[in-house]
Amino acid sequence: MSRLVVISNRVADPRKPAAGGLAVALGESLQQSGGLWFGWSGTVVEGGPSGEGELHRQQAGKVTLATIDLSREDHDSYYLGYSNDVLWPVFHNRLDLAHFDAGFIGGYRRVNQLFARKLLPLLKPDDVIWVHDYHLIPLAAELRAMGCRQRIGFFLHIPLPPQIIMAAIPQHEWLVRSLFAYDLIGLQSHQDREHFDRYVVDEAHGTAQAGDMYQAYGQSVRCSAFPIGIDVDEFMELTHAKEAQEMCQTMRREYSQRRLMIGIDRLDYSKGIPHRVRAFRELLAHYPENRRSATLIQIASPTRETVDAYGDIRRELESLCGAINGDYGELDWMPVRYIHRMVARKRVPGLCRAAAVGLVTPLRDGMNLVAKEYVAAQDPADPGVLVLSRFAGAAEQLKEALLVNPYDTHGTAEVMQQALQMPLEERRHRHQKLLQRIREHDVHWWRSAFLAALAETVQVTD
Ligand SMILES: O=P(O)(O)OC[C@H]1O[C@H](O[C@H]2O[C@H](CO)[C@@H](O)[C@H](O)[C@H]2O)[C@H](O)[C@@H](O)[C@@H]1O
Ligand SMILES: O=c1ccn([C@@H]2O[C@H](COP(=O)(O)OP(=O)(O)O)[C@@H](O)[C@H]2O)c(=O)[nH]1
Repeated sequence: MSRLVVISNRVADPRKPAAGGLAVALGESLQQSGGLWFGWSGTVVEGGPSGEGELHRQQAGKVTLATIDLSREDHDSYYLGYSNDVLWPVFHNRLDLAHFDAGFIGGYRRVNQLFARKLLPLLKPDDVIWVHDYHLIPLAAELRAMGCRQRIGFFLHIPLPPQIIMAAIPQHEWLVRSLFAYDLIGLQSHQDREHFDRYVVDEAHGTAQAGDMYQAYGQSVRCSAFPIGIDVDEFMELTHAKEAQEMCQTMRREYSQRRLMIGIDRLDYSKGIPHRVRAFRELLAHYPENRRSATLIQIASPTRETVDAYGDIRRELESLCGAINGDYGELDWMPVRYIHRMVARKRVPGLCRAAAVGLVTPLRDGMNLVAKEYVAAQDPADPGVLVLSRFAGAAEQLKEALLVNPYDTHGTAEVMQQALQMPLEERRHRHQKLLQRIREHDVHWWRSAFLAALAETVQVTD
């Protein structure tokens, strides 16, 4: 059987908890089959060029982790710069936050070449290579230029923007041309695939053919949607583990007179946290019966803090939460509990189960695994209600959630009220359907559907 080689910027020991959907999902996928997981070590080496140094290798159960360090210069231009200050904002429709600094692209290309150079000697002829996310779009082109002939698939975890937005990136043509070096491109949603379709046909003057095949730049590639899922059984086991049950009981005891609403996100501007908090304030203003009762717990785990936009959102959120607590708080009740720390993964299920309402309201999101985790954590006999942004990839599947437009503060507040008031029978009915959907397209389905499609592609020949 072929060995699976996974490459991503972020690598994590699959046996340990990780914040960030990619690390969680890849850890769960690789633990099944074993294989090699290659990427950045997370270490930044100060001064001088790096990466040419030793490769770090570590065995984590059936998975071999192989990682490399990055120099400060490469880290700043490749990770903070081009990946998170150009591609991330543009792909999330935030042209206003993108910084098209001409110095970033050099670092992005250099690190992709470094990844290719370091990976190549580790590869075996019949390996199946699976590259992940926007940090590594040109990796297959670099590997092919070095003679790599193995099958290579690519999965984009973030949304693919409409053609007109994509075209705002000065190197957009080079990026899309690089994608054609893969054998298979996987996207999170059908809407993302439609955006790819429009770009190829209208911008690259290529053609769309049967079987999700595309031709452009003298090459062809298959591009399909493979919505990522969670390991439902594993998450349910976590939910019934001692830590989660204790957490759930503690929360229920402490908030026995209250209705809990929960948000769990990285503190990323794409997650729409300030919009959510403003909608919560509107809920308290328009429906006074929720005062002294509805309580929003917002976990916002630190992320990419040296990128300016992330510092700005932290300040905005702190002042917003302070103002609501000042305006509405009582000696024995604070409306918002804002926690700027990562919550250990084993505590996530208990928090979700204790909450009457799960608030997943990103302005734009590739998928959003928290939405699926909230559903999996519920007690089917008395489940909570999921309020979900129509701009999350998850909304294409989770149709029985209460869908909201997070930019519409008043509308979101109305839906929050609907969620708090929903009768038991309707909650049960919606939850049952949602559970069915997350089971049907779980992380195992995602992994095997993508790899089966990759295996069907015609292999590159000399
Ligand atoms: O690695 P970081 O810079 O710390 O960021 C964490 C991850 O964020 C993004 O996650 C995405 O992948 C999830 C799983 O497919 C998806 O549900 C979510 O909507 C995406 O935002 C990013 O794409 C990853 O590369 C990062 O590791
Ligand atoms: O404090 C935190 C915040 C998030 N997560 C986990 O990190 C993942 C976030 O994935 P998602 O797809 O929702 O968003 P991303 O952060 O990847 O954009 C989920 O499994 C969360 O349970 C966590 O364990 N602790």
